[in-house]
Amino acid sequence: MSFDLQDIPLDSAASAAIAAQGLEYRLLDPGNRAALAAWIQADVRGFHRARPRKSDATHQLQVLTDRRVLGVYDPKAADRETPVATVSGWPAGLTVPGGRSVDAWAVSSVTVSPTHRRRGIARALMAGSVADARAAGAALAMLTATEATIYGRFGYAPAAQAATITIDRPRVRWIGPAAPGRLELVEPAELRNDAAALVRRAVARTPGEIDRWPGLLDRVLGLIDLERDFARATRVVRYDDEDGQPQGFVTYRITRELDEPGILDFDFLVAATDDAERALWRFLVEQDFVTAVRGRLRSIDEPVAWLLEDPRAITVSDVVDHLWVRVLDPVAALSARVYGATGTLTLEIADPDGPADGTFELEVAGNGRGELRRVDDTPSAPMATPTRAAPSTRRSRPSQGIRLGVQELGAIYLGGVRPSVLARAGRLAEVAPGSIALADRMFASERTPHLSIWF
Ligand SMILES: CC(=O)SCCNC(=O)CCNC(=O)[C@H](O)C(C)(C)COP(=O)(O)OP(=O)(O)OC[C@H]1O[C@@H](n2cnc3c(N)ncnc32)[C@H](O)[C@@H]1OP(=O)(O)O
Repeated sequence: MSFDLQDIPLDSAASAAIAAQGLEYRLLDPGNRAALAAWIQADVRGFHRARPRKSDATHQLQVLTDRRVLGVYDPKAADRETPVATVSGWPAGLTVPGGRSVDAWAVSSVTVSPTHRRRGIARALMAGSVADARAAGAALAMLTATEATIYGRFGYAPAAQAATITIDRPRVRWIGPAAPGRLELVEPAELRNDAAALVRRAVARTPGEIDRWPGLLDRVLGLIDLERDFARATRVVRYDDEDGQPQGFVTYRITRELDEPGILDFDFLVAATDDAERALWRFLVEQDFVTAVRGRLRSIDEPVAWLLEDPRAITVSDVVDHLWVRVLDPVAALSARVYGATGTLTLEIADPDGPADGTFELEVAGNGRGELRRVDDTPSAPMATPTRAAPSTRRSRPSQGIRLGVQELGAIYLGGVRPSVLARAGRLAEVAPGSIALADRMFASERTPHLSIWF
């Protein structure tokens, strides 16, 4: 997707819904630093965060220049320059099973001031962001959520989970193979050039990972403000293969009291190969003078349990819905991924008044590539406010097929949830015996989907 994000017209339905409240929906000009700075203040306030340091605000201003930034303004407010609601969006690739990247629209910074909540502003912003995503040609919209109760009503579903993994360091005995390369402790700034390429390769290996935006690595590596405690504590180790080529890195910090062993926290383990992944895990879990090793936003399917003699040394906690997906264009979304089994499956998708509504046929050939085509003659419906999926009343087709809502489609899309689980929950039905079992096999992903960042 390459176009000027400013060229997308402001969604008229969202504008009208906001105007009906006596408020104004505005697209911010990336050159207007004062307006963006006020928007940032509203954004952090909306998330109950402290006012940003100057270095963070400057960094955020830079990040926002590549995004579509929208605000809602109250002409009656004492401070009319600070928005009462915020949202931002930008095009980003999402890795799907098989390693391709699908054009997606990332939605972030959805906040409504505590003084203006529960009068439909977020609903209008969500409809506006879907309109933006469709105008940008995105196959789906995606987000990470503060609360799991908000986005289902807008057609989003959790598609990739994440968890905190804590390892009891004294119980660690490594039984995995030794990696053939070597580890190198490097200063964060030294890694800046290699990091972006390594991250791109790591993202392409895992369904659920999204393209990183310019600036994210600077934040992760602590390069925004070198004097900050976070930056001073951040250490980086890189894994190079036998030929001396960098294949991964991990950033970590050890927190400890005087004379006490510490806790190692890592939040960015990037591995472009399995050797790199194992070597970096080994480095982390074999640290001396450390009682625990803790990684947040890790996969729920980490191989580390099979690399330690005592799998009970590992505690998996805080398993959360992490990546939420809202399918907008089923043909583009489902034709991008690779499937676990061949077959032909009809999908009757209920997306009342939404763009994904209709009947489609998914055909998967021997190479796992899938092709989806619409088999009804429903014109692409204009986006209205989506609601929870309702059971379809369409006549069932004789072939193998399933009936599901757009939320359920989002849930199974990356292979993180089996259709049969949704069927047991009464949220998905088969049109002929055996269809759910076929859907389970077809939607399976070789690798469990996982997203390792917030956005
Ligand atoms: C992708 C992201 O950015 S995630 C970040 C989300 N933002 C935050 O958590 C910041 C703090 N919270 C907020 O700023 C606001 O409360 C928001 C953005 C979550 C909601 O804004 P509002 O303008 O109050 O929401 P709005 O009035 O449009 O409500 C729309 C619907 O969502 C529901 N809803 C809104 N907030 C919540 C919530 N926190 N939990 C459950 N339901 C909610 C409303 O009840 C309403 O339901 P219904 O119309 O289907 O009956």
